[in-house]
Amino acid sequence: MITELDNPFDQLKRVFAYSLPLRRKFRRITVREGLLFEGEAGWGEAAPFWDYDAQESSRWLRAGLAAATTAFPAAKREQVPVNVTIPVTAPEVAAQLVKESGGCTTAKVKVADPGSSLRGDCERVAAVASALGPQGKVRVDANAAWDTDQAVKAIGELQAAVRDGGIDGLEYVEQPCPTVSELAQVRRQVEPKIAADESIRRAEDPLAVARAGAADVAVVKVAPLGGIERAVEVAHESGLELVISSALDSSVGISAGVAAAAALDHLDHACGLATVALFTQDVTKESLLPTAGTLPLRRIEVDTTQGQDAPALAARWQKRLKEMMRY
Ligand SMILES: O=C(O)CCC(=O)c1ccccc1C(=O)O
Ligand SMILES: [Mg+2]
Repeated sequence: MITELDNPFDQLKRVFAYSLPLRRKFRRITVREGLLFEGEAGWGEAAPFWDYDAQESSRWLRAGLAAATTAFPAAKREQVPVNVTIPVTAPEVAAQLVKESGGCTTAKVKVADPGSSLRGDCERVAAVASALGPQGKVRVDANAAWDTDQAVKAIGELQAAVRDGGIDGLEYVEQPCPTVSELAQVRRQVEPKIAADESIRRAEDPLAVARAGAADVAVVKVAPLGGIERAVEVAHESGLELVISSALDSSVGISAGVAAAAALDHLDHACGLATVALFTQDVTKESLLPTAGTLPLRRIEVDTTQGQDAPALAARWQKRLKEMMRY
């Protein structure tokens, strides 16, 4: 659902707020909301989570404005391989999500959520591995939930679980612990590769993790870094293996992620950009959902005919936009 706001920008044609229900809870969120910008170059999105303050959110605003007003960068590829994202859910449901993923051969399984146990995480990982088959790849994302001892133990058990499911080992473990020094410690003690996400997107210095040798893989997100240009720059400067991932955006935000992934010198792993499947609706008639495990590089046209009156949604985003614009 979308609703039009007052447009405070000379460089934009129209501004909307959107609200999209999730199929199931994801990181404690059940509804995703954000802003959509129509500009000369197309549509852009700014959807900072509600627990982000105005200053941190202002980078998301910059990313959305840039997407609407400037062309996508030159592309090195027209298709981007993506992973299916598996939230905390029963093993049978997880296996079903793999089957319905639009041909994804890589899965990212959320683990260490407040609502999950290590045992449940292992069962889900094994079910996902056997649904993918032996040629598939499984990565897990702990969202910084573990200390180093918990991480080493959990990663050992998850590694065994993926082997129970018929796959050789985990592709990588995303953000097992909060700090760069913990990541470095865990990396020395476990078999799978370590990927950094929060240590890049929420850090004052997004390249500190790379300099510390604390990760093998950089998970790079367009909106939290302030736009495609900066995301591509951070990715290249990291010198790490690269993945572009979504922040649970509508198809508009996803299209900017695909554009960043398409512009990279090297793309080493499937990208976390298949998250439109987690919503029950979208802001466009042509959702960016995978076929044959890939997403195409293209602009998204917002379906403005679905615009409706939603005074509460409009009011809270008009206020938030004003706050973000101060930075
Ligand atoms: O990478 C993916 O597969 C999906 C994106 C994802 O997991 C995510 C979505 C919103 C906020 C945080 C994260 C995350 O990677 O931690
Ligand atoms: Mg992550």
